[in-house]
Amino acid sequence: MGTAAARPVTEAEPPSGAAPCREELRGRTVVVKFGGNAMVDAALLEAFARDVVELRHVGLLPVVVHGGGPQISSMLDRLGLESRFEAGLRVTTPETMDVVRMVLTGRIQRDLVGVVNAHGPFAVGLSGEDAHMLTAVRRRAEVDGRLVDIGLVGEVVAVAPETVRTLLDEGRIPVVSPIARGDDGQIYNVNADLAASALAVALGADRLVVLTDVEGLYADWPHSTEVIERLTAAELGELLPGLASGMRPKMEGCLRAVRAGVARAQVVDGRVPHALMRGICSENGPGTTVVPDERPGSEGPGGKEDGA
Ligand SMILES: Nc1ncnc2c1ncn2[C@@H]1O[C@H](COP(=O)(O)OP(=O)(O)O)[C@@H](O)[C@H]1O
Ligand SMILES: CC(=O)N[C@@H](CCC(=O)OP(=O)(O)O)C(=O)O
Repeated sequence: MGTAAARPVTEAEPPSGAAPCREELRGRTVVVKFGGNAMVDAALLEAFARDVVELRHVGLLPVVVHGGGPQISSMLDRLGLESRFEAGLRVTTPETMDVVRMVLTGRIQRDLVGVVNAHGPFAVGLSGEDAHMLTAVRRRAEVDGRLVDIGLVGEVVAVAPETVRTLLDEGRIPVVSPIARGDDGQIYNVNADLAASALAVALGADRLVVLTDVEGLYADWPHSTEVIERLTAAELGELLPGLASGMRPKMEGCLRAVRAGVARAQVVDGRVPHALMRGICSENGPGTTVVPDERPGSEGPGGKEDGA
């Protein structure tokens, strides 16, 4: 497990320009989770859109899964409704679910589709409800070793990635809202990190990149901002139960992804312009990288991809 001191978030990054991305990633699928906390201003949203389009131009196949937790909370607040979380998951009443759906699919997804499409007819917005893309069952949250009811929160149990794949084949950039449908037609609120992870696995993606509002996974949060640069699935599995709220589903998503065949999962600072492009295309990307465990006879954790 490698660590590094945090970089200042205000540091100006060079624009990625038309920098070539690593040749071995050409034609590979990359699932990018854009967290609500990383959507802090219009300039960053625009930089994100440019990066996603640029990834497509250099031959990768990006799929965006968006969050919007802070935006949902602020709308609930305006409506006089309570926001409550257990183990990083929003306690979701039927009334809350209406607001979640409205904010995620009706506003955030539309905003993202709009900024990407300023560059051409690339983005198509979808909800996990569409064409049975994400099927979920109701889940509970584990709090102090007890399972507690958190309402209409879903655990994704099946993914039908064909619609997303068809859009990718057409040269589009799918933008997916983390909402799922139960077999009985019930609509569930799904944490966006876990939705992105499930979709990455089902698509056989090469990468999962999670953009958030910190430099990566801090080794001793909130006491220090020393970032864990790289860790294996086994190392992450040991840390996971002790992680605090926001990072818990994020790192759980990364762990599930690498355990199910995604070659690398990264947590990157979405407040830094062009962090996405740098995270994917540079040899030593910023933030925290999770790699699969070393297999006997492989060239290191993650096998050949590990050279990345
Ligand atoms: N070990 C940790 N390292 C970094 N951030 C952490 C850690 N534990 C908890 N956090 C919190 O998790 C937050 C990110 O999660 P979250 O707020 O859900 O973001 P997002 O909207 O991007 O999903 C950080 O802003 C930080 O406050
Ligand atoms: C069950 C659950 O917690 N769902 C999340 C969905 C949005 C999300 O995950 O947004 P971020 O990635 O910005 O946190 C919520 O209601 O806030």
